[in-house]
Amino acid sequence: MTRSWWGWGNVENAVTGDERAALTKRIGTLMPSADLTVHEPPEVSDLDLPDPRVTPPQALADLCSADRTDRAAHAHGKAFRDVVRNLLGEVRNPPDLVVHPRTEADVVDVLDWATKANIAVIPFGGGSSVVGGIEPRFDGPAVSLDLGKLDQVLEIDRTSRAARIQAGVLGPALEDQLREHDLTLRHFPQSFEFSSLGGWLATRAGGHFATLYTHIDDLVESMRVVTPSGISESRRLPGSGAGPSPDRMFLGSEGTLGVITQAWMRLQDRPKWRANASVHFDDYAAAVNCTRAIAQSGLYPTNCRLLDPVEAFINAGTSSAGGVLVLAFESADHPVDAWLARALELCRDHSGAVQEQTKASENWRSSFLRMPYQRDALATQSMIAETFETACTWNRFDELKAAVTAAANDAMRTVGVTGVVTCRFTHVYPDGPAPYFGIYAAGRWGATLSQWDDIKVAVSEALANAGGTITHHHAVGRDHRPWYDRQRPDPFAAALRAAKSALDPAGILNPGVLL
Ligand SMILES: Cc1cc2nc3c(=O)[nH]c(=O)nc-3n(C[C@H](O)[C@H](O)[C@H](O)COP(=O)(O)OP(=O)(O)OC[C@H]3O[C@@H](n4cnc5c(N)ncnc54)[C@H](O)[C@@H]3O)c2cc1C
Repeated sequence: MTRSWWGWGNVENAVTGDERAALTKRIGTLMPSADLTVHEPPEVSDLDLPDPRVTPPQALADLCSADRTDRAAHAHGKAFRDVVRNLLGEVRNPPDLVVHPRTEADVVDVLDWATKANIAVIPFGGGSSVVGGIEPRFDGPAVSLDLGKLDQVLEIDRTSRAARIQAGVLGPALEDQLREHDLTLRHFPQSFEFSSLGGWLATRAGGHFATLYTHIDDLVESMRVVTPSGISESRRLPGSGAGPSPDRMFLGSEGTLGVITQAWMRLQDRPKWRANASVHFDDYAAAVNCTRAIAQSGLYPTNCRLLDPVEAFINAGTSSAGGVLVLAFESADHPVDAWLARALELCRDHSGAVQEQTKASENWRSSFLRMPYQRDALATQSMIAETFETACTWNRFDELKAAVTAAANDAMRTVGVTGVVTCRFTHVYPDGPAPYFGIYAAGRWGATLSQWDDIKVAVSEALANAGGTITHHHAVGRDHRPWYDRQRPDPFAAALRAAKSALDPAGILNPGVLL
């Protein structure tokens, strides 16, 4: 398999042939005026990349690559705006070098060199950031520190059900190593295949399960982090009340405070029992109330994904006036039919129609995995296809959804595109949902980047004003800074700045992110 330098995943898995034709037909039906001409990506040899401005010391030369494809592939993350810039050949500020450390000692040496030479270092796991988190969006030299060679499960503690794992391992290689022990981390973000443990920890990633243990925050027992001021390693503990948590400081630090090299992670037994169903609603408000009732019931489904009617139509191929709730339960220990039965009782109480023979759940799963590839195919056809996400308390949700949808529709009108807004819940908590919005609009080739940027500003303002967070699990990066800066309390911002100057006095680590 060959990793795509410009888009999601492997070149061999890109959308082509019948799948491309079917996608084009579906979009053409929804948006008859769309110009869906395919624009092929440029070759790396066609890109006008600036020459590297730095030369590594002899001792690190072996780890460093100035290869054009390597630099281009580390220049942007994998958001729609990254993919579009790549398609347009706009790779203006790639890292000067890509550094591939083989050991933690290499990481220490790279940080020492970069601190002395005043070179920015951007930690890079899988490069799946969708918030400009790995992009050298500043003047001055930068290296991308690709941790991909640190990819081993080093130790398993079967008794405590935990493992010491190197941070650069990508999802599939991690699960392969744990499967031999009949264990799993059970953390499955949509980007699972091409994102790393270190990236998950650094961005506080959310897995695709809807409740309980799905956030990486809850799965970490201790972390080892190389900072320019020394190595920080927390004690392995199942819980601790000893002051503020060192792990909590590094979780979500997005490469600004240190490089996570390994972590002890809490594991789970592999699930054996599963039950699922989907439920159709005629009325979206009833569907939301039902989802809230389930979230507050103590049943804790593994999947509890409410798709609004547009989302259900576009991504699950199902028509339903009030939306579809995809429900699932699983356990490694006991059958879960009783839990599903009780959840379905709640659905019926809220006028939901349970679909016994439905394919919505399966359709949803397969389209979930193909979505990033399809997003890229649409980007080559002048479509704007991007998502954004938030979380809010239940009492604010109706207003937030209405405000965001209105802002998106207004912004689409202003930038002159026709499109739709979709919404699903990725996670549900007893006190609120995490709504995940999608925008699909017919843009104009060459203009989709600025069109999307305008829409993104409008919806981010709406989210912030409606009391949501600027991100529930996609992180802050560079793109969410204006709203993050408004959202965080000032004394906290001051404390974060102080932590940064203590750990990274030269300010070389991922400048522009978070601070
Ligand atoms: C199609 C698609 C689907 C996605 N689905 C989800 C999802 O379901 N849930 C979710 O939470 N996110 C999702 N994301 C966002 C992204 O995958 C996550 O933010 C992920 O955690 C990033 O991991 P990564 O290894 O790719 O990190 P990178 O993109 O390489 O880096 C992300 C940030 O973490 C820092 N970083 C990376 N490794 C380290 C390290 N070892 N030490 C210190 N800092 C480090 C980087 O400097 C950067 O700031 C998705 C993205 C895409 C493109």
